[in-house]
Amino acid sequence: MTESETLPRRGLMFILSSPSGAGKTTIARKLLAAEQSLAMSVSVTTRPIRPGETEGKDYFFTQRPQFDRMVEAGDFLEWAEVFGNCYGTPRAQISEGLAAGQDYLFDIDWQGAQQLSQAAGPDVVSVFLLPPSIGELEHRLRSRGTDSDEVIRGRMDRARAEISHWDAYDYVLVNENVDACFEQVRTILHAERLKRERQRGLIEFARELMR
Ligand SMILES: Nc1ncnc2c1ncn2[C@@H]1O[C@H](COP(=O)(O)OP(=O)(O)OP(=O)(O)O)[C@@H](O)[C@H]1O
Ligand SMILES: Nc1nc2c(ncn2[C@@H]2O[C@H](COP(=O)(O)O)[C@@H](O)[C@H]2O)c(=O)[nH]1
Repeated sequence: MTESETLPRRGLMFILSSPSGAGKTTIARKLLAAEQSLAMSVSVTTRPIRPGETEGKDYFFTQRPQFDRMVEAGDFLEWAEVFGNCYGTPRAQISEGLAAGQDYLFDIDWQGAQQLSQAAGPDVVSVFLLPPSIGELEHRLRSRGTDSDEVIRGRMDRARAEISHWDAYDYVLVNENVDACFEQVRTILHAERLKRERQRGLIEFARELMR
């Protein structure tokens, strides 16, 4: 529940997806800085840690055998293989928080978005970010300076396949300008928080007013 809300409510799962390099990490960071009541869902991954990343903040880094054991034990709300590595959303941190009214932000791919929507439909709000053009997407990947030519080629090859899932999302935005896109994403979050079905005690509240 945020300061501006009157009735308590169930938390929501706010998914940001995009082809690699379209800007979801950039928008997610701004959103987390602006929204104190939003917590990042920290995924488990088998991908190696990158310079500048922190264990437990960016990801929980693990090896494939341990990841497979977690899959077997049903520890993930969703999981998927992306760019040859495994990524999963730990179930424990999310389920309790949602019931307590905590909102979570997910930076996950279309496979994870699909699984979460199927498993937890009404709690999920999904947003897909598109780049303004394929040329601009490649430019952003190159200017980020984190990947080799080969990795960038792989991300570009995959981008078209990822974009083909645009119509499975609740909202689709073109990230042309960071600030404008951030404001649009924030507006969606604020409106979704106010949805009738998320508010607890609304029926009783309205009945009381009508008495
Ligand atoms: N609207 C924008 N205009 C120009 N540059 C942008 C914009 N949004 C993001 N960028 C830049 O593009 C690069 C890629 O952005 P970012 O890392 O947020 O992408 P991503 O979708 O999270 O990628 P990945 O899936 O690989 O983690 C970064 O250098 C970022 O600063
Ligand atoms: N289905 C899931 N996808 C995830 C998860 N965590 C991250 N991701 C996606 O993986 C790619 C690559 O991420 P990177 O940090 O290695 O560049 C990106 O599309 C993420 O959105 C997850 O738990 N489940």
